[in-house]
Amino acid sequence: MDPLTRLYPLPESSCCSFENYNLTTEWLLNQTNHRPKVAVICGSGLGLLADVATDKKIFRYQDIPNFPVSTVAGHEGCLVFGMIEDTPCVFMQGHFHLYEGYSLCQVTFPVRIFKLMGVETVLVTNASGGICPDFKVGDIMIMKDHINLPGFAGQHPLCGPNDERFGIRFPCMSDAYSKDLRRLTLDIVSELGCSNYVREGVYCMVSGPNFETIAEARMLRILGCDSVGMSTVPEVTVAKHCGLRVLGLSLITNKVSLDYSREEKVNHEEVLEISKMRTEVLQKLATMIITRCQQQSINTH
Ligand SMILES: O=P(O)(O)O[C@@H]1C[C@H](O)[C@@H](CO)O1
Ligand code: HPA
Repeated sequence: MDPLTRLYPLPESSCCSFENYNLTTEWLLNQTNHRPKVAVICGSGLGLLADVATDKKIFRYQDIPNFPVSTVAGHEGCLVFGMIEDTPCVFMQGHFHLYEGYSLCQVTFPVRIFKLMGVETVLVTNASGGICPDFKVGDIMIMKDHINLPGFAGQHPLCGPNDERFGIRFPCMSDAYSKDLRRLTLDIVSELGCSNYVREGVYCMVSGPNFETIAEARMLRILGCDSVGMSTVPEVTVAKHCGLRVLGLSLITNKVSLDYSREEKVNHEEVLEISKMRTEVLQKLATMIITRCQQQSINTH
């Protein structure tokens, strides 16, 4: 038994051992010749980002040892290996959430698998509600920073024994989102002529599954949040901890109500509808980012 496990006997569902990560990594490496350099985590309704990849090899989450399964509509539950031009990639069609009942170790499990497989860059995507009054439905927000609200209450993926093989005990999080990748994205956005609906902003994670009350939304606005969602922050935290470069794109699928007189009520179907509407542009954006970020990474090594 590894000494950490002996020191800290953990309930089965709350933490994953290095052996679990290794087993899943080895299993995947034995099943495919793909050796991804970029991982794309697709949020609600955004699984179609994988459609543009070529030479695909697809695994259902339920068939991968130790992998959680998706339980939410708009999360297909497939791991897709494939090429974006010359770059080997892996796409998660659907990710995991606290509100599904998963521990944060389970939610972030795939990120460490990607690290062990040799991935260098992670592109995370999600759907979120716009809090910044300037944001419109259909805007794409480049994540500049985040607020880990569940983390404030101890729901943090790095709580528990730290495994130095992944990263240090007290990682810096002030630069979680790569400045180079954000700059690259802004350049591509201006080339594509879509600057009018791309913004930068701060994403706040709440646990969900209910959408915010008006008082909660007002509080988040005072705290400096530009959008609110129910995912991504755990994956980003774990990715940064183990030295991966991170870029986050959040699609604003609805405006969060800050006003008691507002009649519109948000629902998940609307979230999926807006995601579908923006699929094409997000596919184009992701393809260009992936191709060029690999060049950027080759040039800087
Ligand atoms: O992209 P994610 O999974 O963060 O999607 C948001 C949060 C909830 O899962 C769902 C609510 O409609 O959309
Ligand atoms: N709140 C929280 N999560 C979300 C929202 C929202 O308004 N929209 C999409 N995901």
